[in-house]
Amino acid sequence: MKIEHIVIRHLEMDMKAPFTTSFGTFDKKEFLLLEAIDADGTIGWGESVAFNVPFYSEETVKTNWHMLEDFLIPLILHKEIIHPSEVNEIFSAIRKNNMAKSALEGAIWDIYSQQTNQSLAHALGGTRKNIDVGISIGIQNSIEELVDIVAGFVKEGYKRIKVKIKPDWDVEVMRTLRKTFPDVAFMADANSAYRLADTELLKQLDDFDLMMIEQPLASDDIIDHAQLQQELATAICLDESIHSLEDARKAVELGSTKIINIKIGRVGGLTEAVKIHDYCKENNIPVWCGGMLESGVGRAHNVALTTLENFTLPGDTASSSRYFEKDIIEPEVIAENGSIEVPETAGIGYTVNRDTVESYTVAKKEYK
Ligand SMILES: O=C(O)CCC(=O)C1=CC=C[C@@H](O)[C@@H]1C(=O)O
Ligand SMILES: [Mg+2]
Repeated sequence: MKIEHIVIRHLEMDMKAPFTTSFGTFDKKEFLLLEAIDADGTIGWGESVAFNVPFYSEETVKTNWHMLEDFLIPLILHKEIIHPSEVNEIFSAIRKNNMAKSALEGAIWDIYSQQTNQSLAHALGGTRKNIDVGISIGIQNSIEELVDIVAGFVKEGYKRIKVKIKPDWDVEVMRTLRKTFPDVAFMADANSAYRLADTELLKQLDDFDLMMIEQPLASDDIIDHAQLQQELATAICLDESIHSLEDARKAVELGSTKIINIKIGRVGGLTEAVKIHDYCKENNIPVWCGGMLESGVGRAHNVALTTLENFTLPGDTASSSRYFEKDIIEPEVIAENGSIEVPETAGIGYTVNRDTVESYTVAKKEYK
């Protein structure tokens, strides 16, 4: 293929309710949507998961636009590409900026799977027809409100409930949830809100039979996490600390993590995500697909990745309606009883609604 035309769009989508983590609150979703067009007219879609603020990672909507326009798009336009796995290699001289890289690589995977007449899931080596999903719940104003929200999602059938925690919103919260819902699969995500000095506090979470605790310590750490894991009965799952296969290997070898949350954007794209999946499979480390409040395009990519064999734990890819009144794809992603049916049509398997995209677009630029 030869990509001859790329469109970057900056979208803003209203969220149904604010989403709060230990690092801040999102009340609208801003992101870059990428459209790549091949010489034969095939169109591929990619989404950058970078937020408008650098709280989860250092990347933002604006830094992504800069990286794409000034460095990444020029490396791709008008070049012959046989297989999307080459894109990683082409980008290798550019350090980090994984979410920007991933958005463009994802669009190229979409084009490739359409041209080879297979679903993106199949192109990635996935086999599942349905994927299990859980849901992620932000920090609330009161434990009572959280209990009500959890009850609603349990009723909807989500396969596990992830609860955001932070200092003073942790042990009592999990104690109440476990008491109220004795049989629900719970996990906690701290988004790096603790330090090794908090080990005694974190050990109290062992009482609540959690599936895992996600990223309790610093976002760039794999050393202290190894020490903490020795003290905890609950499995640690790394999110923010893993940007590549090499990071995954080092964290697993050190004993810093027993489970890995794979986010396509954080690791620089689908090719690297599959490599991490394969390494974890060989080393008996279960993985699951994390979420970044994606619109339908990002969700579609997550669904496809999750069809790989070692995605044995429910991911964060909930229904489109979890955050948005109207998604940009048709049909929307729908989780029924905690399960999403994987589309079998070629490419990402969902159609992008251009009118809806237009209504959320606040800036747009074309590159030829
Ligand atoms: O529903 C989703 O898309 C997942 C939401 C979620 O848990 C997260 C979204 C964005 C940043 C983080 O707070 C985070 C996570 O750390 O996994
Ligand atoms: Mg997380």
